[in-house]
Amino acid sequence: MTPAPIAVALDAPDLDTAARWAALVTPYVTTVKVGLELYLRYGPDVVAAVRGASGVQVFLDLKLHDIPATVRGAARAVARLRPSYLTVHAAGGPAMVRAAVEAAPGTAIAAVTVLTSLGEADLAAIGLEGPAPDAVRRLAALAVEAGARALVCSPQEAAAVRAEVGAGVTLITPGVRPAGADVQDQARVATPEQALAAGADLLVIGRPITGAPDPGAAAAGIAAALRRASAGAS
Ligand SMILES: O=C(O)c1cc(=O)[nH]c(=O)n1[C@@H]1O[C@H](COP(=O)(O)O)[C@@H](O)[C@H]1O
Repeated sequence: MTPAPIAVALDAPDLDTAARWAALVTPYVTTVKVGLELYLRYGPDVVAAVRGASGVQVFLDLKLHDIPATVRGAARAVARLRPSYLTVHAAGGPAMVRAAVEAAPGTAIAAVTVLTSLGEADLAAIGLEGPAPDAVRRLAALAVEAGARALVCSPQEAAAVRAEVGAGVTLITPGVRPAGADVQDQARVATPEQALAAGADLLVIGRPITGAPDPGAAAAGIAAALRRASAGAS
């Protein structure tokens, strides 16, 4: 069966757990995501550990955000690990996004627009006035103009972002929760089926899978639901 377009967020406190989750979910998903906790604890070794022998795509989520020269150096430092995706914050500005793009030519730079944990009140508090989709669309356009090949936004903005940037850009959506699941610290959420229907190319899903008693079965269940949704839509 073709693996589903899901990146499982391996937000584990230790390498053994992350590698175990990766092995359990890789039959069902295209991608696993290594984030700050694992990378800061274990460094580059974690990428090989979760990649294993399966050849699953690795998404390195370091959310780089600094001056262009510093981001260029950081992106160059991890480019040799050949991640499929590397995140930077679009709010770092066009020169910073471009520096990452130039430093890691074999990797799709994924620009994070507005974190899915932020609701409207948080956006106002940090000075991003206006509805979330406006800020997301503006940051998306800036990042694509600077060479980003992928964008991270919530499923709630995916359709608006697609309309803004067109078909050639990979839309990645965290903030995905199966119907009835606890939203935890996420604010702008939708179900996997809604994310797909809104035009997302890759769904980032962590705790609804890794927090399940059997992460492999949870990944298989969401993958099957997505297959049914695509079959129903075509
Ligand atoms: O860049 C990301 O992956 C990301 C961006 C964003 O706006 N929101 C967001 O939740 N993420 C990541 O997506 C994952 C979501 O995990 P769960 O909330 O457990 O499904 C976490 O690893 C976050 O770091």
